Amino acid sequence: MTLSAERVSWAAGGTEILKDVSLTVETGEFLGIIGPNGSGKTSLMSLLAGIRAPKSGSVLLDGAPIGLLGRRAVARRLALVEQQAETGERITARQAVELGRTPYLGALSPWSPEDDRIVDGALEDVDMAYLAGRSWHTLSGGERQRLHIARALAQQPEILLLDEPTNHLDIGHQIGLLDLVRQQELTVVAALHDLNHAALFCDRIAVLQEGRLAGLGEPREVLTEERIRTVFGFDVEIEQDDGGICNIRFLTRRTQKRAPRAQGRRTLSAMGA
Ligand SMILES: Nc1ncnc2c1ncn2[C@@H]1O[C@H](COP(=O)(O)OP(=O)(O)OP(=O)(O)O)[C@@H](O)[C@H]1O
Repeated sequence: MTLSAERVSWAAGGTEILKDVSLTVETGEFLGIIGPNGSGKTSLMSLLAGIRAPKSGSVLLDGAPIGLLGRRAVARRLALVEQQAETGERITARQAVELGRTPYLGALSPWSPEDDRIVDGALEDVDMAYLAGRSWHTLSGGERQRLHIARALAQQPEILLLDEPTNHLDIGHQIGLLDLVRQQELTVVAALHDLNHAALFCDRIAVLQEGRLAGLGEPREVLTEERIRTVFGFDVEIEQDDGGICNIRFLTRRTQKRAPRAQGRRTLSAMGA
């Protein structure tokens, strides 16, 4: 199943937010979307999920314009976990995950033991089975975030769209969650802030800068010192390990004291910080 954006633009409040963005998500790949705050990552995710319509261009799910497919048909193929997703407060953790089964339920297909099995599995996957009976409003931000992922897994999509999926999680759960998602036989698009996570987990990375695509390719092609300086305004050193995985080291006043080769580059102090 392929998902593609073809020359999409999107505007809000009289400003063009996304400009002529084209990309195709290949079946089974993990595509990362990176870019500074306000560069358009969330906007692009919502267009790819079909919850916003482009001003021009088109988003195609298996070749068909996503806006012409019914919500239920889209939800069986594609799940979105939004950055600030909320769920009604008077439900338990398990009930929040059960919502993922909604696209499959109907008068002729009521809740079944198979739905229970899928929900139990999703709770186990995100390490939340032990809190299944807890009220939603008593859960921490990280626990809620893991449940949102579980809800999306329970939806059994072929494509998973994750908008900053790790932003509330401790480091163990950040790596655990990206590892878990990577292990699923799913096509994944994830907006990520941590460039080292992008380097470690993504097959390809798309870089957004002021609403335009400023790079698309494998991590080692895209994550260059020059591009990170241009897009994020920050100096880094990049080393590749034996497996070709980039390790990005941020150059701050503190690291510069320890690394003479970085002297003379633009630093936090030169940026006015
Ligand atoms: N409905 C809207 N009306 C006006 N401006 C909007 C609207 N939605 C988004 N924007 C603006 O579009 C730009 C891109 O927003 P978007 O949320 O897509 O960026 P982002 O890359 O996800 O940012 P962040 O890393 O901060 O989450 C921002 O400047 C934002 O203020």
